[in-house]
Amino acid sequence: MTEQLTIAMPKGRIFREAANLLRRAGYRLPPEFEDSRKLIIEVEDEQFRFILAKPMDVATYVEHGVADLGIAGKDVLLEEERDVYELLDLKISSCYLAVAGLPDAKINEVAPKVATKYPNVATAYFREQGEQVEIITLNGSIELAPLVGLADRIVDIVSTGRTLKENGLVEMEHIAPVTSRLIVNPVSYRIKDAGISGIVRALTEVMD
Ligand SMILES: Nc1ncnc2c1ncn2[C@@H]1O[C@H](COP(=O)(O)OP(=O)(O)OP(=O)(O)O)[C@@H](O)[C@H]1O
Ligand SMILES: O=P(O)(O)OC[C@H]1O[C@H](OP(=O)(O)OP(=O)(O)O)[C@H](O)[C@@H]1O
Repeated sequence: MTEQLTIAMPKGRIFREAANLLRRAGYRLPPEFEDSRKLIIEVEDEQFRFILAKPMDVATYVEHGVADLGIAGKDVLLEEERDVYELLDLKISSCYLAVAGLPDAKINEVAPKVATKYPNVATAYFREQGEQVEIITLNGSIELAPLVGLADRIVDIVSTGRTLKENGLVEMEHIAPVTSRLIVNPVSYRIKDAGISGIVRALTEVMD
């Protein structure tokens, strides 16, 4: 009998897509899986259980080994550089990281202010570009910052482009593509090899 695996799932927008993918891969998740308020969900007759975390925290649970596997956005993995392995690009929750701002923003400001939920990604990006900026870290609604004069530019996720458009902002530079990834704790990867390989195989077979 293989050991039980703990999988950290991101609550919020990725959750439904990830749950659909697992169902298509043949896992019998309970019908109330998506609507529960429980944070630990045991799945009957399966050798695994789920813990539900904020998307930004999934890699933390996996790095510390309290979850063997997790599903995390590439944006989070770029931002946090956790000690985890990326096993699969699940190709869900597809979007990208970009620089945006007001169309008439002056491009020659000295040390322009950049608002973002991704301070490490933004710092590395502007350093690479040889541009000095001041980073202002926010937790959400990043597009608000240039509208009220808190920042000159933003670094944020773009998917459909609707949030930028409805707020009169334009995309200026593309930073990196983002999809959700299956991540694993390095120790679990060695000692729970059979169970983990089974999940990777099942997911690979049904991925688009
Ligand atoms: N507009 C988007 N379209 C597709 N994927 C997105 C989008 N925004 C974010 N993502 C992906 O989904 C992950 C989770 O998004 P987010 O941090 O907004 O969490 P949420 O729980 O859905 O929302 P919130 O915490 O703001 O209520 C991100 O790390 C990113 O990989
Ligand atoms: O290009 P779009 O399809 O409009 O999607 C992009 C928006 O989606 C995310 O925000 P979210 O809905 O998670 O809200 P938040 O800004 O409060 O995190 C992201 O931060 C953008 O604001």
